[in-house]
Amino acid sequence: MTDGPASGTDTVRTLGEFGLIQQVTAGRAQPPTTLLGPGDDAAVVAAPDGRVVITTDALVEGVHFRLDWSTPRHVGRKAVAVNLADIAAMGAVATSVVVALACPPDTPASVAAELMDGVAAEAARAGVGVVGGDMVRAENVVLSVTALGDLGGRAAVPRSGARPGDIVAVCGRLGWAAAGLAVLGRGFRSPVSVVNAQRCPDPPYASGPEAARAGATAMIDVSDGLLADLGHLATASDVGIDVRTDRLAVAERLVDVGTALGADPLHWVLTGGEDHALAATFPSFADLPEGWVTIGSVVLPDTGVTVDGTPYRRESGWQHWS
Ligand SMILES: Nc1ncnc2c1ncn2[C@@H]1O[C@H](COP(=O)(O)OP(=O)(O)OP(=O)(O)O)[C@@H](O)[C@H]1O
Ligand SMILES: Cc1ncc(C[n+]2csc(CCOP(=O)(O)O)c2C)c(N)n1
Ligand SMILES: [Mg+2]
Ligand SMILES: [Mg+2]
Ligand SMILES: [Mg+2]
Repeated sequence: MTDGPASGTDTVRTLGEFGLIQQVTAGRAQPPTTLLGPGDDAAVVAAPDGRVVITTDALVEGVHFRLDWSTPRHVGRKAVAVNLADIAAMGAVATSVVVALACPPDTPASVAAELMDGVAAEAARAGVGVVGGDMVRAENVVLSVTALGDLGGRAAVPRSGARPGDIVAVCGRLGWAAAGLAVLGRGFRSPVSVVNAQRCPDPPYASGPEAARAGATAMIDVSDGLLADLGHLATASDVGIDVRTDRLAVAERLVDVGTALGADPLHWVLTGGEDHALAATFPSFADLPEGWVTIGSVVLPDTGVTVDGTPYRRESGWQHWS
């Protein structure tokens, strides 16, 4: 083990745990909320609002990403983005993350560094500090992120606040990551727009707090699929939701990819996860902030989630272990 600078042939084993930590933490900027950053037993962060929003999601090689489909930088960015989307879905602004990286001993040190560069890049894009982490050996690459956020004096927007008569709206893309997954799964690498959407989402972080300020009654990010995640919201709120397909714009690019692969692009829009759009309910159409599009309505609980008034006949989204 050495603690010196990494060379092109270094693996995480030859560079060593502390050499790697030194490499990925050196010179990283921190926002003002970071009172004590990486290097001690734990970090210390300010909680300006007096409350802390906290969430965690892990990405596992072979389950959430493949390193022959995505660059390590994409994977690092995605690990942060999926967590920042959960903070946004509460109506909060993310402030800091901690990141655990697990990888096999023969992982090139450059791959580990690129994974953590992606983490740092997505965090920096959102003004979020990487305030600590962990490095451990494992059979596969795993990135486990915990994110903290700040509500800025507002109430959190829970999944449970939707009421019959509310409208349902979304902000952000739907179906793109699923189209990318279908493309990659068939061995193709283009069109790059959908492939890149699968490699790393672009969640509308600022739209979560904007929705909260506009009076959103319930909110969730779309990680598993629109119908599946609206199902979580409907269950938590004890309501039904009807989605109108004439309100869901299916992008021309998704239509083209669907035609090329013999797949239904509307199914990707309705059930594809991993774009991390935000879905929320609002008391009226007049409340919708910029970027939000009405896609349906909240109804009485007896019907669950329906599409144009009818139960959806296929799987409504991703489930681990099934
Ligand atoms: N091991 C666990 N212990 C305690 N709570 C958990 C555990 N796993 C999940 N939860 C909680 O269950 C709820 C649903 O978790 P889930 O992971 O589905 O949410 P999500 O992160 O929004 O979705 P996704 O993981 O698809 O991004 C969350 O409140 C989460 O904190
Ligand atoms: C290699 C590979 N195979 C399959 C998928 C598809 N996939 C994995 S997890 C998930 C939903 C969100 O997961 P979670 O609930 O853990 O946030 C989806 C749609 C992928 N991205 N990569
Ligand atoms: Mg989760
Ligand atoms: Mg979520
Ligand atoms: Mg999540």
